[in-house]
Amino acid sequence: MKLSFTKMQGCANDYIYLDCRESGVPENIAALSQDLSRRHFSIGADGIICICAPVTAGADGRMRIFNADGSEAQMCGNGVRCVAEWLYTHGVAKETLVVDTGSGPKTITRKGRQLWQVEMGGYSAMAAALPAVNMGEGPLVDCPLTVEDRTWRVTCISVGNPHCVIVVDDVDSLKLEDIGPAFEKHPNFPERVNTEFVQIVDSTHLKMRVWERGSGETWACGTGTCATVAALTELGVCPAGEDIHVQLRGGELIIRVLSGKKLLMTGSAVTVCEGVTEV
Ligand SMILES: N[C@@H](CCC[C@H](N)C(=O)O)C(=O)O
Repeated sequence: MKLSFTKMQGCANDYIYLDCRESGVPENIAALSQDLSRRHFSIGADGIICICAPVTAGADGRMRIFNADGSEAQMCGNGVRCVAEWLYTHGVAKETLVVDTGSGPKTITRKGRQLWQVEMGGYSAMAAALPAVNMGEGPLVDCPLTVEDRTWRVTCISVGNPHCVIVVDDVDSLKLEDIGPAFEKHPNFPERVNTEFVQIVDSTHLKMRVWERGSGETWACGTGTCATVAALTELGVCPAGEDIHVQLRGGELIIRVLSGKKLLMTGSAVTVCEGVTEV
């Protein structure tokens, strides 16, 4: 069977986008994501994002995100900007769009060519929001977490999906493939967790790497970048109400914490190619 797709990336966090507005999400989507995400052997991506018909009145579309291991996540920050760009270039020529996600509708505003700003909604550091267990009710800010034989100081943040943020001296020297899986599958996170390692350059500039639940190291994570800035705001490092510039392996995202602990994210959304593959 032939399958049409669009490959898009936001800060090099790349997904295969499928137009499922009329057809619905393929029944074998988990297997499809595992198969098509394989680098070197297939299209290669961090997963699949299905663009579906909206469920909320007035929304322009809905996204469902499947990681490279086939698991479904609630939300993808880099993906939601790409969905806005895809809708914009496929007939929904509005400067502000609303996209339904697994963590509620998000409003996305076009700020320039291939540049979008997302109202990400609020964050929470409470254990029940992630969920996290064996760590108390929270807020889970600067808590000890023993992973294999080392104890780290972690701040746990939900932005719809779960994140564990760790401040380190030097992100480049970390061997994420060695330490990432043990965080992801730590028993304190029954639904697994995304893990962000962040180096503080100064109070408004950060450098971050991420080990994503279900996809391994990716070159950027939008929700992870939001969670990182939220964590560093809770830790008193980053000021709320100011733009925080976060350097990722694949580019820069700008995050601002607004009043009410709400997050605003600005970043690129780029179409790589459109194609047809045999599945
Ligand atoms: N890369 C994404 C997040 C994708 C989902 C994540 N791996 C999860 O399982 O929660 C982003 O840009 O936010």
